[in-house]
Amino acid sequence: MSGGRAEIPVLDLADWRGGAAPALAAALRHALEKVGFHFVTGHGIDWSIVEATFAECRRFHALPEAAKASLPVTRQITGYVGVGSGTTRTTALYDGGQANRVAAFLCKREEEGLNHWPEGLPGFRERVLDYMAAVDALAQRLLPLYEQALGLPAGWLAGRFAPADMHMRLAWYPAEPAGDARAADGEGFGVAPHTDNSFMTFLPQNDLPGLWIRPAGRDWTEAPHLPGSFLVNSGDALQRWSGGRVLSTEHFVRNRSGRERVSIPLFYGPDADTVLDGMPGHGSAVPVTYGAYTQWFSDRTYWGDDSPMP
Ligand SMILES: O=C(O)CCC(=O)C(=O)O
Ligand SMILES: [Fe+2]
Repeated sequence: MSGGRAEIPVLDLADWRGGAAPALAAALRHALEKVGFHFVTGHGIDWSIVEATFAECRRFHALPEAAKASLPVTRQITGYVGVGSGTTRTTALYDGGQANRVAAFLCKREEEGLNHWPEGLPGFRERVLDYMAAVDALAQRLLPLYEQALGLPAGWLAGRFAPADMHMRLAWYPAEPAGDARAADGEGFGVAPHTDNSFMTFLPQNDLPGLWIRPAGRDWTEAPHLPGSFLVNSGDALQRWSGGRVLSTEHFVRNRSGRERVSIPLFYGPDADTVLDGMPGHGSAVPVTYGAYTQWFSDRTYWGDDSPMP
C-alpha cells in the first residue's frame, strides 16, 4: 500500500490544566484513528530526568557482558536480553525469523517485586524508577484526554489503570553497516516490523535516528525528531479494546546511523487483570486480559513459545 507520508500530530499540554479540552481531544482522536503515533510536548517532565535515564541506559550496556548475562531475562519480563536473544514473532508483518539486533534491560514497577537490578551501578535503580514514576504520572494525566477522545465516560479508563501495568526496555542497538534503512524487508533489523503489546508506548526523544513507522495506508516514514518531546504510540491492547477503531501502527528499528543507538520505550497498559472488552460505544473485540496478552507477546519474543494469539 502506498498513500504518501503521514504527519505525526503534536499534542501540546502546556496550557492544559486538566478537564474538558475539546481541541486537544479532537487532535488525539485523529492521531489514534488515523496515525497511531503522536508527539506530546508541554508535558512538564524535567528533561534532565530523561537525559539521566538515557545515560543510565548507556552505563548499563557498558558493563561487562558477564555482569549483564548474570541477570537473564525472566518470564516476568525483567532482566537482560543480549543482542540476538529475541525474535519478533507476534505479527504477520514479519516472519523472517531473524533475531533482533538489540540488547535490553527490562524492568517493571518496583512494587511487583520482580526486578533484578545490576550490581556495581550505584544510582541506576533510583534513576530508572524516578523516570518510570514521571512517565506514570504523565500517562495518568493523559488518560482523561483519551477518555474524551474515545467518547468514554469520565473515569472509565482511569479506574482501570489503578495501578497501571508497565514495563520498560533500556535498549541498546549496535552500530550497523551503513545502508538503506528504509527497506522494510531483508536483514539487520534492530527490531523487525511489529506492533506493540501496549495500550500506549512512550518513546522519549533523542537525536538518534532509526525508527520507521507505517500508519495504515501510508508509506514507511522515518519518525521525525522533536526535541524534548515524547513520541507516543498506541499498541495492540488499545486497538483490541477499541474494537479496531484505534490503530496499532507498524514500526521497525534499523540503526544505520553509524553510531550506537539507545532508546528507552516504556510500555503502558491497564491493570493486568483488565479484560480488553466492553469499551462503551466501541465494537466488541475478542476478550483477553492485558496480562495474558502481554505474557503471550513476551513468551513468543523471548521464549520461542508457539501458542496462538489469545
Ligand atoms: O527503539 C525504538 O525507537 C523503538 C523500539 C520498539 O519499537 C520496541 O521496543 O517495541
Ligand atoms: Fe515497538
